[in-house]
Amino acid sequence: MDCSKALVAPSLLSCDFSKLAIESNEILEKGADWLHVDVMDFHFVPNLTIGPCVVKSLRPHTKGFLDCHLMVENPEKYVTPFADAGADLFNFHLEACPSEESILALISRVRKETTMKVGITIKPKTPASAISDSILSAVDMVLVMTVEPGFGGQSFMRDMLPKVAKLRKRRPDLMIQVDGGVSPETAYACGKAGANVAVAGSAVFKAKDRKLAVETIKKEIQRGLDE
Ligand SMILES: O=C(CO)[C@@H](O)[C@H](O)COP(=O)(O)O
Ligand SMILES: [Fe+2]
Repeated sequence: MDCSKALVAPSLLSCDFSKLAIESNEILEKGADWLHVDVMDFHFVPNLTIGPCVVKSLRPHTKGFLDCHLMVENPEKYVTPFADAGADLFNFHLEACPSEESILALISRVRKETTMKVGITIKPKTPASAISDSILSAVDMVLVMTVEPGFGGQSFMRDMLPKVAKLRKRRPDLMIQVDGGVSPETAYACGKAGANVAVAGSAVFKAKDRKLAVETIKKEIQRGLDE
């Protein structure tokens, strides 16, 4: 995974679920790199969305990289269901785990039992320092939330960017994703801080010109990365 290259992962949470496969492939044709799947269990966050059965039914209809963001309690219970469903990235929240040991054990298990990439996510109130060096060297990606998880369409929290910069300094070779309120206006600052993967839901799916929205977000992230 090349972290010097900007990627855009549209969040399917903002698409029309009745046309999930069509919307997914259309957005890939318009330049999206990954498909971001927001999994919420009504316990870790106050919302209920997509589960593994939806990922399983989408899988045969798209070649897109399914970036699964698990906002769930007990993420260890989801490893086999998501692997069997054909997820490409298993990204879980640090706050959903009781200890550093349990996080390292879960990462090892995903690697041993599945072919999925693995990521760790932190909520706005969690400092970058909560991700230990051992965790940081074990994952393929870190996601720094730029809104409180639970819903699309919220305002970008610019004060999360110093966390991105700290993580980028600690691991220059790591994929760093930002998620929440990312748009053509906020993407440059994300790239400048060191994030190379931008999740964008409403800024892409609610745009009049989705292709332009994807292209602009990608261009702005890349401009920030290259400076
Ligand atoms: O994980 C989440 C929300 O919890 C996100 O992936 C959002 O769905 C992004 O939506 P926008 O903020 O870009 O509209
Ligand atoms: Fe997300």
